[in-house]
Amino acid sequence: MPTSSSALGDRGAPGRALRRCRGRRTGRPRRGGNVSNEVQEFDVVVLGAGAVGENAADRASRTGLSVALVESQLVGGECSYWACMPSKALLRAGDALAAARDVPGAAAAVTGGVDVAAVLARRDEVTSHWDDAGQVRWVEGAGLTLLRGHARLTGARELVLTHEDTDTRVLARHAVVVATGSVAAVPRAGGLADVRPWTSREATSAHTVPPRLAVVGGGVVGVEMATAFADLGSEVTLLVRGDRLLPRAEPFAGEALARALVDRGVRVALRASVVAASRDDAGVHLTVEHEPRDASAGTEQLVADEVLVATGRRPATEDLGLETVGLTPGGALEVDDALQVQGVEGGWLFAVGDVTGRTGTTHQGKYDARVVGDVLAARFDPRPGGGVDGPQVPRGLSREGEAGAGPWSRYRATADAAAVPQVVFTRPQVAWVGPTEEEARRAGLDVGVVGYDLGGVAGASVTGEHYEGRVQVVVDRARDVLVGATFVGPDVADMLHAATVAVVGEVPLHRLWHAVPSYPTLSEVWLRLLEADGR
Ligand SMILES: Cc1cc2nc3c(=O)[nH]c(=O)nc-3n(C[C@H](O)[C@H](O)[C@H](O)COP(=O)(O)OP(=O)(O)OC[C@H]3O[C@@H](n4cnc5c(N)ncnc54)[C@H](O)[C@@H]3O)c2cc1C
Ligand SMILES: NC(=O)c1ccc[n+]([C@@H]2O[C@H](COP(=O)([O-])OP(=O)(O)OC[C@H]3O[C@@H](n4cnc5c(N)ncnc54)[C@H](O)[C@@H]3O)[C@@H](O)[C@H]2O)c1
Repeated sequence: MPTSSSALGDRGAPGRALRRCRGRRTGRPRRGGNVSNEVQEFDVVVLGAGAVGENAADRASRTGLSVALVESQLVGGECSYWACMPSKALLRAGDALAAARDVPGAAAAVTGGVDVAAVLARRDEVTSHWDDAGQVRWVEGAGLTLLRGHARLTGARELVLTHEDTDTRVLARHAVVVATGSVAAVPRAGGLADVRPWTSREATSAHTVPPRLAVVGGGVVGVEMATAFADLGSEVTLLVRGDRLLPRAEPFAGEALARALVDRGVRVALRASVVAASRDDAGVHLTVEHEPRDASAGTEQLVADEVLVATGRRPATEDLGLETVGLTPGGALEVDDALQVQGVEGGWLFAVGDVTGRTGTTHQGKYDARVVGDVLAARFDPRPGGGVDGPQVPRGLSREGEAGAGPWSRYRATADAAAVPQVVFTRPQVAWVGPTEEEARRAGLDVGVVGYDLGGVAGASVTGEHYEGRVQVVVDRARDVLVGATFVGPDVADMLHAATVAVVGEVPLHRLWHAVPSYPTLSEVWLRLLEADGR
């Protein structure tokens, strides 16, 4: 049975849900009316028990530091309950049906569409019914102290925790790690904020499927949710301000995805902006302006039952007391490669995850969490002499090692600039790592680009009758290494990691030529790419 364990490391998995969660991250939390005399003190205090905070806390505690993890809502954060896990659960049934339909012998067994009630029920299981009891057990099992409540800094290494109308002082002997994540950014312009729009939270936790859904934004949330709700039976209109989907990916990826969505009945309107919005009993009324270049140029009145605003996120720093330590609330917390916040004296403030604006995915945030955890565990190692490896202590961790650490050491998040993987779980899937061709050129690299039709490899013909896909790699000719790769097609999500390994390892292409892909798999495309490059 699926669980929301994506957030956790290898030390446990959360259990099944028992009751519905009432917590919602809306509105400003109240400050407590009562002040407790109690003062709690820990070596390290981590604010936010999302996937990233959990991992940072766990890692930091491994040399024996006392670590508190503070959470105002659900332990497990956005990913487990309103983001990665429920969205993937909503997408999976449509994927499985499409895969079966493309294989003669299996296709005939597919006699209907997606079973909406079963999909929503499975999503509820995956989110543990928005109950964090299992993740709490994991936190306790990891030897961390969980503090429930909303935390605000009140100065260097000190905080106030507000829980059930009571304020408690919390002190950090060595460090505070901010891992408070991000919230959906709803634009003020166009009146969208005033029509009770869905954000990703309402979309991923929906218990009914709107007959007509308008989606604003063609980024990752927009295209995944357009796919999911089209599968569930909504008539979906995707309104995109720019001229392509997934603007951070190679252009061919967004183009292939737009074609596939249109083929499945989604209306994709590019260069379309919402300029006015209202809601009444008939639904949400949107005034959409199409740029003249678009075929449907002019102004359109669109009515939908719900509108999902998927126009990006902003760091959750507004109500954190940042002003008490000389920082400006509301913005991202700028960090260096050791995840130390810039512009704060004393080396005590760190930040990881979405709140830094440096990473926007769980996996990359957890990478930064492992780095910051090791930095803290080594820098503030409480063991006499330090540096002794034990069962819980990451191998080779030492105070001296951390002090002299450089790029690609365990104490520096070097991959954030070199090799960030992203998978978009649409149909086709889109996956990429490293810079696009254009980004690599802008960075001044001597760029070579090689592409190959993924549908042309033997593994594709085994996968399905009508497999379509494409892979494109970006090569740094000066060093003869891969710096980026993009995959589009069914089942490409798990192909990405091979490219990530090649980029991080800076494997020369003449050496990569010796990495033989198995036959007949989709990975045979690696051989074809190298051949296409004249190897
Ligand atoms: C719809 C959607 C789908 C996604 N799908 C994927 C995916 O498939 N794969 C992927 O890698 N990424 C995905 N992401 C991105 C991923 O969800 C985020 O990158 C990830 O959740 C960031 O983790 P975090 O721990 O930094 O923040 P969060 O998960 O937001 O956790 C922060 C925690 O801090 C708590 N908090 C905030 N302020 C305070 C305070 N003052 N005091 C105490 N607690 C506080 C919050 O309640 C929250 O629990 C998706 C995002 C969305 C919106
Ligand atoms: N599979 C995954 O890994 C996954 C899935 C979903 C989300 N995420 C992460 O969650 C984060 C948020 O995703 P997202 O899709 O909300 O953000 P995004 O930044 O990927 O896309 C937002 C889109 O909205 C557009 N936009 C911005 N302001 C607008 C406005 N006023 N009007 C119209 N369009 C506007 C932008 O041009 C952009 O195309 C990202 O970091 C993403 O990587 C990851």
